[in-house]
Amino acid sequence: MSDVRALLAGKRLLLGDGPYLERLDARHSPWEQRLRGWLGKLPRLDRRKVRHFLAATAAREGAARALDDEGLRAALHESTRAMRLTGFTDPMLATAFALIREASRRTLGMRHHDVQLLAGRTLLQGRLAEMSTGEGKTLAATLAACTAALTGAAVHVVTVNDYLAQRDAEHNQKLFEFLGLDVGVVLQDMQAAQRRDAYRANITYVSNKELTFDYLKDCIAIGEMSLMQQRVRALGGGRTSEPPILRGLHIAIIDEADSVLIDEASTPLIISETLPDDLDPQIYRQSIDLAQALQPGLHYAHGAHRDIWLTPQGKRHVRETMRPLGGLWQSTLWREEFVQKALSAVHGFVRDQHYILADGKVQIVDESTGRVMPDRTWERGLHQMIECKEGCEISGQRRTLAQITYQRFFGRYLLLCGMTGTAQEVATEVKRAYDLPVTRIPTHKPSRRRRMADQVYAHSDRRWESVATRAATMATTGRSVLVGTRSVEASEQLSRLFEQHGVEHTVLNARQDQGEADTVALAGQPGRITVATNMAGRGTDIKLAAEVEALGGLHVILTEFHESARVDRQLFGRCARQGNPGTTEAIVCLDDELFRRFVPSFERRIVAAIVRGGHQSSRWFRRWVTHVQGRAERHYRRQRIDTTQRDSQWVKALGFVGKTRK
Ligand SMILES: Nc1ncnc2c1ncn2[C@@H]1O[C@H](COP(=O)(O)OP(=O)(O)OP(=O)(O)O)[C@@H](O)[C@H]1O
Repeated sequence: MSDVRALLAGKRLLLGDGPYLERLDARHSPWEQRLRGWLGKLPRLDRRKVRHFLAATAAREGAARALDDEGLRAALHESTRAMRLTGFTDPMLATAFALIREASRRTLGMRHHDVQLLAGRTLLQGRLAEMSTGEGKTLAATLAACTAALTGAAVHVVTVNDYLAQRDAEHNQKLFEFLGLDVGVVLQDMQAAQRRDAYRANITYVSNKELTFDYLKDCIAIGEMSLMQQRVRALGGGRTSEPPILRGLHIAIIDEADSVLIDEASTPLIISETLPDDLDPQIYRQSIDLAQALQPGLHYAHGAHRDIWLTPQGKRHVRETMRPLGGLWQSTLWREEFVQKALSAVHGFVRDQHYILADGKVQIVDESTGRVMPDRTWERGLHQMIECKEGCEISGQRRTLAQITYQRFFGRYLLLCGMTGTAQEVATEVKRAYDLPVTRIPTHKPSRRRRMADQVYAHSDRRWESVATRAATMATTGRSVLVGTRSVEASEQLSRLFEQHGVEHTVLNARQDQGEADTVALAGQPGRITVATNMAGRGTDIKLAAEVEALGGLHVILTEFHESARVDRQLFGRCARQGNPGTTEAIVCLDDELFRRFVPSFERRIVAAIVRGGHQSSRWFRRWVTHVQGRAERHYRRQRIDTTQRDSQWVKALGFVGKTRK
């Protein structure tokens, strides 16, 4: 116990200059110099606080080392118990973090870097920590998760997919167990009882979609209880029905926060039930047949953003062709709605890009994560139209039971915080929508990532040839190569090209996702080529073989720019992590979706004239791409504002008809 007091007495150091501060002033190491530069950008008060916080943590580490395992646990429990009264103050956090750092060293063999301490502190201040890719957010999150869980809060560590949820929970499990904390993981195919168990744990790893749907399911279940049952439950009496799946929304630590809070926030999450489809299936067939026969420009036009509309001539043609069929075809409203949906299904949604066919069903592929979303469907008949186009069995129409936006859902946590490698472009929006200020954390070591000149081609075929040659050349030097593609189709097209050239490689996409962990584990081996969709674009940690590191590390090839430069940076961030070497390059083509959708044709023609067949890009091209990506980001920002407005109207409308908010 006296050791515990000694630890807590370390507070004294906050007032004076500890040995760490002296070292800081002496400008010993490059990290300390960088920290100075970073501190220089903070307001004077924050600067002093951060220095004192790091100094205090360092000062308490010696005492933590001297404790045996039991003593370490006792000290941590004592300090977190005190936090229930004081909150997450710096002196308390310094003590807790010193102890968790030591526990991590003993159990995981990893001692939190100072930058990770700063990230942990930032999280518990209810902010978003921007830590560069590969800086160790998984480990940094343990500081905040353990501290908060030991104060009794239910901690949800939210990641973008099941693979990362499971991987991160396993990565940190020994540390949690050592500290007496249990950890749960929620995965897509789990039943309600298993989910309930996972949420009952002190710390739960879960993907954003699973978490939000579980919350909606609870809302529906509670909404369906009678008033009497709700009162009995509120009084803690009798078991009237199954308990809720979640045990509360206390603290959410969101990993890849820009993806969850921004990219995925453009569509609300909806729980729906399938209704028997009373629409004659013939109508889908007739609509698709007609849509395939209509002529672009004459009968319909499409805008840059998958929006398709009938021209006046098209409407006339549809009326003349379909009206004689009778039934719903006689109504102008229905007629145009069917044909418009069918046009979207035929021309706006592409197989192996927006969806895949699996088990005879249309399964949506989430473009930002590259993963299949098996239970999701498009709304208002579009899904059925696509099923009809693909010759699949037509599923029933769906009726919305509950819906929520991420803006509304995450706003309900008592403490919301997050981490990502790419937040700067969306900092204002994250602050406005979630009240989350962004704090940039410096890197532990200087980055050794080198970007090579971009290559741009006028035609797609030449781009793929160039990508294949480049990847093969790099692999023959003994380095490992990661090629990022935007769609399943593109990854398979490149794979066929490699096969033609007899180049060994591995593919990771929504169709070939078995053994994801093994593919990732081998991706850093000498001469290895991995072709992956965005499944490997975020969060994936490729461990390098020593030979590969010596030869220059992983080489990442981006084959198509994304609408958001953040997503490109995430892919590039798969290499040169934790101070390792690594190179990146972009080999793209002017036919790519970003350019097709966000560059007017006259502008594209000018760029094509400069690029001619192929072009080793110079600075103007990168600036131009940044400009186009800015346009795309603005477009999606407007879409998100729209979603939020529609959602608040929906909530108001529910109030009007007398329903409670879900
Ligand atoms: N303190 C540490 N000491 C040693 N290794 C560490 C430390 N922190 C993290 N690492 C290692 O660094 C690598 C990258 O960590 P991690 O995947 O958590 O990075 P990240 O910041 O989440 O990256 P991304 O932005 O790509 O998700 C991992 O292999 C991890 O084990």
